[in-house]
Amino acid sequence: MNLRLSGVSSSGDTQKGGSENTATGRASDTWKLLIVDDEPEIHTVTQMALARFQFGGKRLSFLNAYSAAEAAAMIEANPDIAVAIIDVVMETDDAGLRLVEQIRNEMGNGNIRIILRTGQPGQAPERSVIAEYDINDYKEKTELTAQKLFTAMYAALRAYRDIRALDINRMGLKSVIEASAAIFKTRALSNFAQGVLEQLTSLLFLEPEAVYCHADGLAAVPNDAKVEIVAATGRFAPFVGRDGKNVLDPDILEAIENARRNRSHRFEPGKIYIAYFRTESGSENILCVKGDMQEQGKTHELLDLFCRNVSIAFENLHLQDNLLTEITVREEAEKAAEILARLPAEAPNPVLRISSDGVILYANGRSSPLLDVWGAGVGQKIPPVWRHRLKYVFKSGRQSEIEVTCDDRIFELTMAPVVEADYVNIYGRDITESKRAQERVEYMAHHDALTHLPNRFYFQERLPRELEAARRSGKKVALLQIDLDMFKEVNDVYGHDVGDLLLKDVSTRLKETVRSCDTVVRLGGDEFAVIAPDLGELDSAAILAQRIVDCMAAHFRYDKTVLQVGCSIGITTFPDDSLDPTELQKNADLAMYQAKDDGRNTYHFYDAVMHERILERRFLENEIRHALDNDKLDLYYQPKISFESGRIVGAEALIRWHHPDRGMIPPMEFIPIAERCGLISRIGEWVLETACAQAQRWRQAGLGLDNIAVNVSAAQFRNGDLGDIIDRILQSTGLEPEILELEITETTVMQEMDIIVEMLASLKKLGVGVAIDDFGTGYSSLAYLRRLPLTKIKIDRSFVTDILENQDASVVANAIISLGHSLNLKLVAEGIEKPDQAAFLAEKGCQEGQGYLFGRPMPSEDFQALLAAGQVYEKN
Ligand SMILES: Nc1nc2c(ncn2[C@@H]2O[C@@H]3COP(=O)(O)O[C@H]4[C@@H](O)[C@H](n5cnc6c(=O)[nH]c(N)nc65)O[C@@H]4COP(=O)(O)O[C@H]3[C@H]2O)c(=O)[nH]1
Repeated sequence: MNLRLSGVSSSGDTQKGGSENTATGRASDTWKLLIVDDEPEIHTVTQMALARFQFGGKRLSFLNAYSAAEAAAMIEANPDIAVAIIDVVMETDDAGLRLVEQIRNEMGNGNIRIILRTGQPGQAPERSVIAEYDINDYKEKTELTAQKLFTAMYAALRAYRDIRALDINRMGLKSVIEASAAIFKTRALSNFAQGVLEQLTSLLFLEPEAVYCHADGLAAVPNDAKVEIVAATGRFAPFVGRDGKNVLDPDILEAIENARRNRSHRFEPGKIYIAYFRTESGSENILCVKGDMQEQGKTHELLDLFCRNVSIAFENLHLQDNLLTEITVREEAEKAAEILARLPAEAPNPVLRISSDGVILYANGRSSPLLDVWGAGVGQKIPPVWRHRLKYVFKSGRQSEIEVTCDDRIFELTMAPVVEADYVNIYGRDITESKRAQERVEYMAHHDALTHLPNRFYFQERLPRELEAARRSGKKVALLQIDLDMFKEVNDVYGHDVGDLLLKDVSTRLKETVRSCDTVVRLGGDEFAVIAPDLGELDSAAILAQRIVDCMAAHFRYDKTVLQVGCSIGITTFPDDSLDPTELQKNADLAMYQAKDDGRNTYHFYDAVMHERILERRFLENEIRHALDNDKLDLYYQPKISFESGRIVGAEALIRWHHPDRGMIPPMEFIPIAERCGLISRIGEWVLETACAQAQRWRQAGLGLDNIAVNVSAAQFRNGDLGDIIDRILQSTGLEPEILELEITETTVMQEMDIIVEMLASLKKLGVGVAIDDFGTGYSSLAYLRRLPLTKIKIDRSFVTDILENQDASVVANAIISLGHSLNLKLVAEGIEKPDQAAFLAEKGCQEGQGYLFGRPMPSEDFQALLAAGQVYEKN
């Protein structure tokens, strides 16, 4: 017979090898039997013999494999095969035995029961092999009678069932052990119940698919309450924790609902068993097991017991959980209350409670400074002024802050009224450090770091306040702006350290000199200001200013250094000069400027005329600067003639400024302004350079100019670099030094005697000539002339003009000429307009003359023409 089965069923239907034949239901309804044999007839015979076989209410389902390899794959795919009947001789003589070895050792399947079959007795395995590989039975093919197969199958399946039961028990016990570790946790109870369920179903030979559910029977609509799956086995296991209504089979759900409705166990014959238990608290507990339990009264009892016990355990656990939670919450609350109660006592700051009528109800340890201030303790009343303040806070119902100084500490108190409890809580904060830091920052922002006097920022805040106060009181305020006269020089000569000391001492003197109500500020550099409020008459401001001038005039001594600085003060008054603080500051500045013009070391009141003049001067300063920058200045030349020859022997260079709008601006008007604003050095350098270059050009042109005179201001001497400048110019122009003559006024010499003596000496070394201009106007002792390295004296125009009409003038002119002769200095007379004047001077021994008579100052081209003409002035 060459029939090969392709499958098997419990009723004998066959299925293709490698898969299971389940014609009547799922695998769990049958015992799986694997037939392994290379002879297809054996498969057919075996299946026919066992077609009606049943064990434990279940029939067989057949799987067919025709080689050892095929069988191995099938066992791998179906771990729940209960029995395998294996032919020993297949691909090889011992293929069956190798398969057994593979099943047990490689696959680790110890559950499957094995019945070996062989064609001949000689192929039987040895006893040791039967024992080692746990082979259930060994039959020769001739023994394959239905009777013998039945017996072998019964024995094999019983063994398989026991082994499986043990297996499941093992798993159940494992769950029990795991669960016991955490039995007091709801999830652990679920595990525990699951373990018990698995054991129960296994021990009672029920299907391993059971569900234990829990529902809240007291829910508003009990039937709508969740039916929570607490424990489940088999295919329901993944549903633990979920609502059974959503995941269970409809037939199971229906059975559960029936049980709940009737509040009793339900038994659906042959199908489902429901154990129902309702606890006293109303929770419903349902155990649902599938399987045929018609005959098993004991089983029902066990399941009921399980349901009841787990329900009670479950409920107890919940109660315990609740209790534990309650206890924990209470303990936590008590702990928190205790901590809270200690909080104010342990707080690092004052905490107090005061009743609305001012009695101290509570005060922590840190409150003692406050209690000291109040002179009261707990149970006593705070002072009336504080009671009043507290009452106000209480009435407002709003939190309020107040600062209190207790000894040397500053507290910020937050007063928080609790109106319903009739008291006010006070929370203090020691803000001493932050307050001091804040004060320090404020102080630094408003004070000068060197002198510690208030600074300009402070001044700008303070002045408007003083003015406002004066406006209300109807008094005057004087604003004095003070500028040190020689501060720059002190700094330059003695260095900044001495400069700093001087500023500090000036500050001290100022503070000592003013009234206590006056404010002294340092505006910056060597500028100070005094705000003097409450002034009666302007005299008071003048008196104050004079006191300051006097105190500054006194010497400052630093070791061996003695300094005399002096100051210039500008004064303006509110409300006379202005009501506006900014304008007053400008006024004081202008007045101070004027005081400096007045010769320094004095004070000057602001007035409107002065204001105009200063504005004009500032305008001109800008214009001069512009003219210089844009090459708009010009040099004119006025001839000097020799009385001896009547020829032009020299020229005086005189600056000219043609202003585009104002026309010609005389040097006497703009030179002093240029001197004040510091532009004179640049102008002087330009004049020197232009004049020397021009003179050299004329000389190189053979025009015979022996002398070019240039006016030099005191400021140019003061700068100290005049010698270098002249040297450079002579070098660059190539003019011989002897040709250049510097003219210095007598007044300049008198002002800067020491500097000029020194400077002239070095200039003389260069070979440059020096003439003293406007001689005779200074009324100074003629003796100083001896000290000066002069080359020429210029007789001032005022004497020349009157020389014929005024006896005094001719006497002075005569005296100057004799002095010049005795000092061996050349003499030149300026301002000669008339021939008689020239004749007189020439006759008295004056060598040279200059004046309109010989030529006015003129542009270079005109002068050049004059020179070229070689004009000779005839003597009378
Ligand atoms: N009435 C009359 N006046 C005569 C006669 N002869 C000359 N003058 C004028 O007398 C002034 C002579 O110059 P100074 O005494 O040096 O006096 C000069 C000098 O001190 C100063 N100055 C002129 N140019 C410069 C310069 O480049 N640098 C400096 N530092 N000062 C200058 O300006 C002053 C005035 O200069 P200027 O207006 O050019 O006036 C010149 C000139 O025009 C005359 O016969 N009659």
